[in-house]
Amino acid sequence: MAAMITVDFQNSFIFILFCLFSLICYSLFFRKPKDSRAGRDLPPSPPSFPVGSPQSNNLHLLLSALVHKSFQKISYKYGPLLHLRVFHVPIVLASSASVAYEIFKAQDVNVSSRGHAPAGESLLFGSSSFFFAPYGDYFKFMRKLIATKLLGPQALERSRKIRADELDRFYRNLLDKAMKKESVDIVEEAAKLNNNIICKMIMGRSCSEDNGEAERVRGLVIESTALTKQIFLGMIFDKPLKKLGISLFQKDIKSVSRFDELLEKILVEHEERMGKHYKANDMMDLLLEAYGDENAEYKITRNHIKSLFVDLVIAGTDTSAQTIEWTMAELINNPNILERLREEIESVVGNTRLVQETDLPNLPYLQAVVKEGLRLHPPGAVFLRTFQERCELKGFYIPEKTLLVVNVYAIMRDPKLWEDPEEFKPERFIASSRSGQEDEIREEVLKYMPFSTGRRGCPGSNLAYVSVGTAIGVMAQCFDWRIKGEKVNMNEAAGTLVLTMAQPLMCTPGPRTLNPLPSSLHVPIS
Ligand code: HEM
Repeated sequence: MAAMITVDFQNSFIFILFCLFSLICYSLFFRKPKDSRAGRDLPPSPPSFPVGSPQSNNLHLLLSALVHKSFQKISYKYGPLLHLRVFHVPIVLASSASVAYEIFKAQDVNVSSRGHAPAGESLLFGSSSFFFAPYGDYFKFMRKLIATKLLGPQALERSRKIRADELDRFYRNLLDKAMKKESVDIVEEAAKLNNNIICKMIMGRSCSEDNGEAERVRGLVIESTALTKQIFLGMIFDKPLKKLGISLFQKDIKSVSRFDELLEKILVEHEERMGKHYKANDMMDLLLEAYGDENAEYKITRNHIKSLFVDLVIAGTDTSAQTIEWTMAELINNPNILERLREEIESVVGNTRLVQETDLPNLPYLQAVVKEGLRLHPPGAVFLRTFQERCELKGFYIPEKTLLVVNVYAIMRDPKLWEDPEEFKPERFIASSRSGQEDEIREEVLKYMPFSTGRRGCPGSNLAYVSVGTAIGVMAQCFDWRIKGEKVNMNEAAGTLVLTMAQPLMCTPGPRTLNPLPSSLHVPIS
């Protein structure tokens, strides 16, 4: 008997718990958010699940393997400005240049926050993160510092030698593989190149392979990048899940908090050097100067410095590496384009030295190849922001705290704006072949935005263009590339936020007979 009562009690207890849990879920996920739209319409919505219910749910779109493609499909079918709802979260999906233009023309400040940092106090995606900083004093201070001192034109000129040395190292490594007839994992080599460049620009020359710091950072970046899909979901569901006591990735974040230990060591080393009449020459020095400046417009903390380091390495490494991989894949699949590129390089640079940054303005076809690679394969296929305040967009009402998803991938393949949008045609970016009127249509200026736009657009675009441009230039100039099979498989990997190839590009370099560039022939790169 006693046993039976216990069982009954347990059952009712479970039942009550179940009811409570359902109630909480209902209020968190299914409660209709308050809005005061006073008769104004939300943008149109595609059919949702459960069909026709007031709590319509487009969750399946977010959970699909290729989110940008699912979004692209529904925008073709239902229009370029859509209102979606995932549980209680309202989302506006923008999929055309003209909608993006309307948003960034009138609402740039309003959409200049990404929403709540999903990872508490962690250096990675936590409250000190620049990437997640709301549009406010800290963001403005740091953004100015980045645009002027860290990644601005003068800073890039000062750090040119770092990139030239790394490009040379990249070339020699490929030459070594070519001599041994070994195959190369392009994205891995490209990621090493970009990781070394960014680490050295931030930490200075002391960050060498000898003490293994760049390697350690690379390992941490790989672990962190694996979390990006969770961040995407975290940005949307973080608050309600936290209320339910569920953390999407707290454990993983802890495991990458080893960044903190490494960065503290590097900070202390820089501080010690600064005492001895040291002149600031890398980003860490400049950030420490701002940290120590009593009169600075904003008082940054050590955590801000460390978080910015993490943001820059994560934002700059894989994006550039994936661009190099996708663009090389397109060149291998389009031998005529590769040939035309080589002709340009040969006529401008010759075959006795490597392509270098200062050649880029004289290599318009190389620039067009990189731009076209980014158009078809933007590493950030979609980007997310939040409407801080309610507003009107194209005559529709947008409630405050609506999440904005801009589908850059769909915009840059829009058949209304791009001829043969699925084809790799760098010529489209050569000025003389354009009608000359396209860019005059203001609503179309945002048809090309691999680096996003507005106040939160990418501050690393100039660095990315030179790093990617010179890497592609050297790979085309110095090697023939052999793959297994006829064509590179251009499928996209599922479940990643940075657009990634489903099968990494593996190919074997062969030194080009016309211009083998033995290292003795190198003209020193200044
Ligand atoms: C091909 C390479 C790259 C691509 C395609 C790319 C793309 C983007 C995009 C689309 C955004 C903005 C997302 C939004 O609007 O919400 C962004 C932001 C950002 N990127 Fe890049 N990026 C690249 C390389 C770099 C590099 C090399 C760095 C620096 C080392 C960098 C640093 C950043 C930072 C710090 C942000 C955040 C800006 C802010 O919140 O104000 N990126 N990037």
